[in-house]
Amino acid sequence: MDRTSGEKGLAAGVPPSDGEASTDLVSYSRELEDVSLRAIVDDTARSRIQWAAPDGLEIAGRGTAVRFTATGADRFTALRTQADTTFDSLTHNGPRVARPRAFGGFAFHDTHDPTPPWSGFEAASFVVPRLSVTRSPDGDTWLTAVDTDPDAATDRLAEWAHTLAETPPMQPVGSRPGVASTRRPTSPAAWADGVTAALDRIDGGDLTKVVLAQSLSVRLAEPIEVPDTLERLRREYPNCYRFLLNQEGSGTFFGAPPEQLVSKRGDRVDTEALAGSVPRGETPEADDEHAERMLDDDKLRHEHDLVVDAIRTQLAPFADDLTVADRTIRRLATIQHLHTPIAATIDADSHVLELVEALHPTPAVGGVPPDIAWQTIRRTEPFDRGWYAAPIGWFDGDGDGEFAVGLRSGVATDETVTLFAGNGIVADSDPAEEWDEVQLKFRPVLDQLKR
Ligand SMILES: C=C(O[C@@H]1C=C(C(=O)O)C=C[C@H]1O)C(=O)O
Repeated sequence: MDRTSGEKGLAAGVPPSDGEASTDLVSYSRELEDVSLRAIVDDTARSRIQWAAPDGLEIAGRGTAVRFTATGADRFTALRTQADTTFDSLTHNGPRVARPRAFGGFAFHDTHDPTPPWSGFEAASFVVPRLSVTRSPDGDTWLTAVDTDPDAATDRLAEWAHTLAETPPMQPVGSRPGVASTRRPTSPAAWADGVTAALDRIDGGDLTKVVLAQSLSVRLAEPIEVPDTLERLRREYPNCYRFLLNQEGSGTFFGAPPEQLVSKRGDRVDTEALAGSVPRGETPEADDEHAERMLDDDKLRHEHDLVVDAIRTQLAPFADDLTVADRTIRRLATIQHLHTPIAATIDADSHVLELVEALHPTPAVGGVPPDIAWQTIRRTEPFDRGWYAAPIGWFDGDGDGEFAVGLRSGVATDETVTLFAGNGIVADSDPAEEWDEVQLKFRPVLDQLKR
């Protein structure tokens, strides 16, 4: 079987001009027994996506039925205009859970000009895969094919149903590639200088909070299998998102973010503030001590509340009945955070991309006020954030969707993985403590690279 068959064409995210063949898409789904999603994202795919959310929804896709890209300050609206045109003329034959979705993300900065390791990652880029497997939170598994040619979609469904039935359902976890060497664009001294300059600005009164990040470039001893790495991350971080995004000619951006940016389902909106970090303890008592300290620490509470307040303000023009739950502790394998769930209702006709635009970046990854924080980030960080800390997720033809914040992540290119991690700086932050917390945030991906 030619597994790449039907992955060559690309329907443009714009309406066809007169005289051209129709680019209307059709989608067919078929239910499967439980299968491994791994074969879908093997390296014979020209482009691949993987998405898993803490609620249990899991999707793997390959090939490109249609791609939407946009750049500049109006990238959210431009992208939506393209997607609306495509989804309006798409017919889906199958259950709602297996409907076509567009997967992708945005660069952190809207003026993003992709340079390595971010080559191929535009300021906004989404694909509707030609073939995908969806595992619903209820445990049903569906295969979906999307194409401009109904016969090609039907044939692809039959071919892949057969291939997947013959593939063992266990997901392989592979082995860690090993680290040959590492490189840090930010030295401890440069970090201390950057944090001190930010603290001066905070003292001066024009900045309240800024999240400063570092990158860590890891040259691998062996090639990496990103889908296997994600499978190992599932075991270590079961309550986090997991994603993989790769286009023909680009690296593979992947990670296990703990933070939801926003989800919209009909008129229901969910988001959260996740900011303020302490380590895990060696014993349950030490763990609790760290958590208690975080709950009582004025600086960390202030840092966290700035995020809650900003989300409230940024959602207010769209949402009604906004409810902010009690602040709790979110415990992950290597770190703990202050966490506040936030929910609201919204006009069901609005689009999740409007919410993404309104919320990105929250002060959990940007700062307060946003414009001075962006300027400080640009001046201080000696690397391109690319898609790190930016919205990563999916949306559908109804404007529903879910986005995580692209944290605890890295971009794999050839034999290198470039990792990113940051921490919130407010008055009274200590450069050495902030350095240590950033190192904790490299660990989810870094631990999966080291032998
Ligand atoms: C910026 C990162 O994490 C964010 C910043 C946090 C903080 O400043 O305490 C905590 C969680 C995230 O919202 C990262 O993981 O790189």
